[in-house]
Amino acid sequence: MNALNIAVLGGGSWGTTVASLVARNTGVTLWARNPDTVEEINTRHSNERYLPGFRLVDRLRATNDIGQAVRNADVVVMGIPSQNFRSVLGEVKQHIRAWVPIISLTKGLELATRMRMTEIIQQVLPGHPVGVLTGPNLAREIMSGQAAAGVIAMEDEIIVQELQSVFKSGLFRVYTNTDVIGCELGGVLKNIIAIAVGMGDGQGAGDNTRAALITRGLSEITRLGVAMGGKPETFAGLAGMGDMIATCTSPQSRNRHVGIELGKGRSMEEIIEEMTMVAEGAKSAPAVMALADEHGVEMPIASDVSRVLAGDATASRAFRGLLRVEAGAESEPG
Ligand SMILES: NC(=O)C1=CN([C@@H]2O[C@H](COP(=O)(O)OP(=O)(O)OC[C@H]3O[C@@H](n4cnc5c(N)ncnc54)[C@H](OP(=O)(O)O)[C@@H]3O)[C@@H](O)[C@H]2O)C=CC1
Ligand SMILES: O=C(CO)COP(=O)(O)O
Repeated sequence: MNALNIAVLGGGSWGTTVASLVARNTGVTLWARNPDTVEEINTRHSNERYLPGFRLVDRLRATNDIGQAVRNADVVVMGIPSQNFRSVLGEVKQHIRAWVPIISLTKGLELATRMRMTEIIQQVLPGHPVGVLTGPNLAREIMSGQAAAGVIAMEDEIIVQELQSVFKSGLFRVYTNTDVIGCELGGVLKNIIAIAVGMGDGQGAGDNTRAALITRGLSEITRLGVAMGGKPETFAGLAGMGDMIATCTSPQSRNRHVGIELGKGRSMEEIIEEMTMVAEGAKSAPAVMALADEHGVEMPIASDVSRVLAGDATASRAFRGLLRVEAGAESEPG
């Protein structure tokens, strides 16, 4: 048993799942802004809004007081959606001790600045070691005890090994990686490809089409990820290909769900209205396209998805373009 105190911030599906995993290994306090969520976790050991039907580990404790969660924490884990991440970090700043590592679970970019979450952490809380926990990790599958593997990425090889044991459990294997940029971008960028695959599935596309989109999608997210400083091999690993496969094929994926509904001809307003959970790809797409532009990287699939999300093209029209008739060499974009 590890003696560290961990604060997990964010009482949604993934924050609650990760807190539940960590509670098997060491002390953890889950902070949620919603007092009803806190009460439910502490008294009924459930979070029905985000993880319906699942029982949480009994010793998991939640609080509504961010200071209480963060003040004595040896590690802070951020399970807050990307567009709210900075504001919560501002509250963390008032309570966190010096040099406490901060791990992001978030798979999005800040729209206004196009920054990755670990960049925001370094800006708001300079000096704290930063990292990400990522990979093909659909929350409900992990709650139901199905085997899975993730990656914890930090630059410091010693700290990353210490934190590996905070998150791993019998059925959740955690690998280490020092490529923070690549691991973080793998999680962000695959969401847009999952929307593309969903758009196809919503229109009845076949398995060959899905495989082509996933493969070409992986090649375009790798191009951008490498241009931004990630390592090519990271995109062939759990944080890249692994998460692409899970998100692009699972009925549990919120991003794929958005794509499916777009493929059926529904509008973004209607789709978002009905969703209680976040679909990061829909939020981050304009930032991804701006980064692709800045780095001179062609991303035909992401670009078509982005136009549909912005209401500038219909899914059926864009989808015909997603797998272009005019194809060049496999090593080239397009
Ligand atoms: N779910 C999954 O399977 C996985 C998700 N992720 C990533 O984890 C991140 C979090 O996603 P997930 O937990 O699934 O999202 P959910 O939509 O399930 O939950 C979002 C949570 O964030 C909270 N929240 C939103 N804004 C704020 C804020 N300003 N202050 C405090 N809390 C806030 C919500 O609180 P409230 O209930 O009060 O609205 C809710 O608890 C995303 O970036 C996602 O991509 C990564 C791997 C797997
Ligand atoms: O990142 C995820 C699985 O690894 C979750 O994907 P969605 O946000 O699309 O549900």
